[in-house]
Amino acid sequence: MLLLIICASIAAIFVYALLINKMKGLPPGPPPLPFFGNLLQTDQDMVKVLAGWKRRYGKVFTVWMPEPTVFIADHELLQEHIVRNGDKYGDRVAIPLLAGEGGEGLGLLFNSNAIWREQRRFALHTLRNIGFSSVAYQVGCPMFRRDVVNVATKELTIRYAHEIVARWKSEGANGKPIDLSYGIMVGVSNIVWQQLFGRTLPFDDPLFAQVRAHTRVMIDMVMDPLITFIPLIPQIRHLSRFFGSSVERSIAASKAFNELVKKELEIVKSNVNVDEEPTCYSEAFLEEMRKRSNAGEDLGTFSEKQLFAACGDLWIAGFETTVTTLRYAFHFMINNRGVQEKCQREIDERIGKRVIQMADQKDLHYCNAESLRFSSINMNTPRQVSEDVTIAGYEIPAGTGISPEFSLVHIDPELYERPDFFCPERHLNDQGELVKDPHFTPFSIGKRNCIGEGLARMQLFLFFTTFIQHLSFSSVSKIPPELKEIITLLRYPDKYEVVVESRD
Ligand code: HEM
Repeated sequence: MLLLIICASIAAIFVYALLINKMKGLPPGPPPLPFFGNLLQTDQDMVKVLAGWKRRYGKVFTVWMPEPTVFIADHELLQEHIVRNGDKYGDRVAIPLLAGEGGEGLGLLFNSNAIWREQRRFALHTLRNIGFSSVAYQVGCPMFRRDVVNVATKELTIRYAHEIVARWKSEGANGKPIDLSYGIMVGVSNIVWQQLFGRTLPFDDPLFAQVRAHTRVMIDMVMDPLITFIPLIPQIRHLSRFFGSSVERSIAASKAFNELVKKELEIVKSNVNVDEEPTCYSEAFLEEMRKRSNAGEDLGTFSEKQLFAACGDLWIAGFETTVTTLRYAFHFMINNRGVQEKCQREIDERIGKRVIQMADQKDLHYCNAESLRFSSINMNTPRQVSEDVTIAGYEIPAGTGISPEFSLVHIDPELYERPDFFCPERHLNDQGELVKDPHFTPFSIGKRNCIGEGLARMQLFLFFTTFIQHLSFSSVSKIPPELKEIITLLRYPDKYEVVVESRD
C-alpha cells in the first residue's frame, strides 16, 4: 500500500511538473516541483541558467519562483509589450526583506501604487535638478588643493576621480599589487550619498564600508531559498531563529542599514536651511512637505516614512550596481591590454592631459563601449502585469510575474556575434563612432526603467576615463586573472588585484 502511495505521489509530481504550464495556459518552461517551483534551480548563475532555458523553451518562458514568472527574452517582444503597452507592465513583485519599509507600499523600488507613481516622478525630477546644484566637497583633493568648495555633482565626480588616482599611485608605488574596490566604493558612495543626503565623507571614514557590508548581505541573501519562501510563508520572518542564519543575518543587516539611513536623515533635518535651495534629494523632499503644509494642502504621498524608504531604495539600486560595473570594466582592461591601450590612445589624441569633462563624452567613443553590455548585472527585477495580457499568443492573467530580460538580449548570438567576446569595436562604425544600438538597454525599458541612468552614466564615464588617462592597469602575474564571479541577486567579480603604473 505504502509503495502504491509513493508511486502515485511520484507520478502526480511528474504530471504536475510536465503539465502545469499547459493547464494554466502559460508559456512552456522548466518543469516545476509542487510548492518549490523552480527555486531549487535558481541558486546559481541566473543569466546562464536563463539563457539555457531560452534555448530550450523559446523567447518567452515560464519560471516558477515559486509563483509563476513569465520571462520575455526577445527585443521585438520587449518593445511591443514593455515599451508600447508599458502601463500594463508597471507593477512590481515585492522582494522579501529587501523591500524593507517599502514592502508596506512605500519607497521606489518594490511598490506598485499611486505612491510609487508620484514619488518616481518626484525622484526623477529632483535627481536631475540636484546634479546642477551646489554641494560641499569636504575632502582635500591634491589636484585642487581646497578643503571645502561648492561644486556641481559632475565636478565632484571629477574631483573624486583625481583623488582616487592620487591614492592608487601612492598605494601601488613600486609595483605593489592593489585592490581597486575600496577606491571605487568611496568614489561612488560619496556621489550617491551626496545626492541623497547632501554631504560627502572623508576618504577613510568607516561609514561607507559599514553601509556597503549591510547592503551586500541584504542583496546576497535575496536568492537564498528560505528567503524566497517568505511571500508564501510569512511566518518564516518571525521564526527566523529556528530557520538558520540566512534569514537572521538578512533581518539584522536590514535593521542596521535602516538605522544608518535614519541617523543620516536626522543630520539632514537638523542642518537644513529653509531659506536656501535644496542641495540633495532629502532636503528637496522635506521642502516639498513644508511647502504643502504651509499652503494648507494635503501632504499626499509625502511622509517621513516615505522619505526614509525612498532613500534606502535609491541607495540599494544606485550604489552596488555602479561599483560593480566599474570593477568589471577594470577586470576587462587587465585581460584586454590592447583595448586599454586603444582607450588611452583615444584620450591622448583627443584630450591630452587636461581634466576630462562630461562634454568630452562625444569624442571618446571607444572608451564608452562594451563594458556595460558585458557586465549585464544579472537577471532583471521582476514586475507583474496589472491586467490580463496576451504575450506571443499566451494569455497571461493579471497579477502574474513578468521579467523583461534584456540581459538575454545582450547575449543573443543573432544580435551580437560571439557574445561572450569582449569587443568594443562591435559598437563602432567604420569612422570609429559609437552607433546607437536599440537592442542594448542596460538600464532597462518601460515604466520601471532605471531612474538613475543619467547619474550612473556620468559616474561610469568620468571615473573610467580619468582612471585610465592617468594610470595603466595590468595583472599581477603574466597570465591575467580568470574572471571569478560571486552570483547572488547581483553578479560581482570576486576580489582581484592589479598593478598600476602612472602615465603622468
Ligand atoms: C551602472 C549602474 C546602474 C545600472 C546598471 C542600473 C540598472 C537598473 C535596472 C536594470 C533597473 C530595473 C528596471 C526594471 O525593472 O526593468 C533599475 C531600476 C532602478 N534604478 Fe538603476 N541602475 C544603475 C544605477 C542607478 C543609480 C545611480 C540610481 C539612483 C541613485 C538608480 C536607481 C534606480 C531605481 C530607483 C530603480 C527602480 C525604478 C522603479 O522601479 O521605478 N540606479 N536600475
